[in-house]
Amino acid sequence: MRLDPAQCSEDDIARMVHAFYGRVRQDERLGPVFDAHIADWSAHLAKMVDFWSSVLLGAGRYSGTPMPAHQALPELEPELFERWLALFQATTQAVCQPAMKARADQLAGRIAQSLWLGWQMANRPQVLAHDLQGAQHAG
Ligand code: HEM
Repeated sequence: MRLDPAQCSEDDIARMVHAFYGRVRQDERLGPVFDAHIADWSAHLAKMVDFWSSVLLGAGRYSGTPMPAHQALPELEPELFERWLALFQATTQAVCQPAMKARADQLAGRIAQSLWLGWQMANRPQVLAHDLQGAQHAG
């Protein structure tokens, strides 16, 4: 489902992205992770506006590859994703209309799950293999 511009404009997306990364940078756990990997914040923010415009409005300006970018971050762990999502949801609550908030939160949750699974496949394949065996034994 794509939002229409009355529910979510390019300006709304820019406001959401800038507000979110403002919070991220001040967070004691997430801030240092981003600062260790991002040299040019204005380029990162422009890329993230393009990303969210593509997924919320179908704007099609983003052509990056989030999975390898996150698989290469050694620090990732479930608590960081939970913190990321909590900050994201607090941001959308503060700055987005309800339809935009609902869709953005849903997409963020799905993408976070997929990035975490992909991270484990790249960095902890033995743990995943163990989980699968357990699932088989459990029928
Ligand atoms: C623990 C949670 C997360 C952390 C610590 C994190 C951190 C980062 C960092 C450091 C980068 C820059 C990588 C680089 O340029 O080398 C990045 C890029 C990016 N992140 Fe995340 N991220 C998280 C979750 C998410 C989620 C849930 C989404 C989507 C909803 C997302 C979307 C993106 C996108 C689209 C890029 C740009 C990738 C590219 O095309 O270069 N991230 N992230």
